[in-house]
Amino acid sequence: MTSRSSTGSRTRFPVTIEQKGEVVLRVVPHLTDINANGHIFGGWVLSQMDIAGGIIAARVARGAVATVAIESMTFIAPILLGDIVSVYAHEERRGRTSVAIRINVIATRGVKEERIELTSGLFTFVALDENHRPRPLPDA
Ligand SMILES: CC(=O)SCCNC(=O)CCNC(=O)[C@H](O)C(C)(C)COP(=O)(O)OP(=O)(O)OC[C@H]1O[C@@H](n2cnc3c(N)ncnc32)[C@H](O)[C@@H]1OP(=O)(O)O
Repeated sequence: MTSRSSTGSRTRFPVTIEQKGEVVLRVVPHLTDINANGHIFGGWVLSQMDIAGGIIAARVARGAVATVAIESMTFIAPILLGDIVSVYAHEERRGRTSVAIRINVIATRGVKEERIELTSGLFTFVALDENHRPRPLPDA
C-alpha cells in the first residue's frame, strides 16, 4: 500500500499492520471523539498510542518515562463510531536512556468483526529521574 505524505511525495507503508506484541488497550471511541466528517480525530488515536506505548516503556524503564519523539505516521483508514480499536505494542529498540516502542493499531467493525488496519508508529520514550532528566535504563 502506498500513501501520499504531507510534502506530496509517495511513501511506502507496511501492507500488513502486525498484531505483534500484546494488546495493551482495547477502546471504543465516544461521540465526542468524532470530527465533522464522522471520523475519529487523529489526535485521539495518537493519544491512545501514547498511553499504550507509555505503559510498555514504563515497564521497561521500571519508572517514569516521557515521550521524546514520534516517527512520521500515516493514517490508512478512518475510524467510525462503533469500531473497537485495539492498540498493540512491543519493544523494538533499546538505547542507553531511551526505548523505542512499535505501536500498531487496528479496528474491528460490525457483527462480523471486520478487521481494519489503521496505523503504525514508532514512539521513543526516555526514562526520567526525579529531576525529570534522562536516566539509564535498568538491565533487561
Ligand atoms: C512538550 C510536551 O509536553 S510533549 C509531552 C510528553 N513529553 C515530554 O514532556 C518530554 C519533553 N522533553 C524532555 O523533557 C526532554 O527532551 C527529555 C528529558 C525527554 C530528553 O532530554 P534531552 O536533553 O533531549 O536528553 P538526551 O539528549 O540525553 O537524550 C535522551 C535520549 O533520548 C533520545 N532522543 C532525544 N531526542 C530524540 C529524538 N528526536 N528521536 C529519538 N530519540 C531521541 C536520545 O537518543 C537519548 O537516547 P539514548 O540515551 O538511548 O541514546
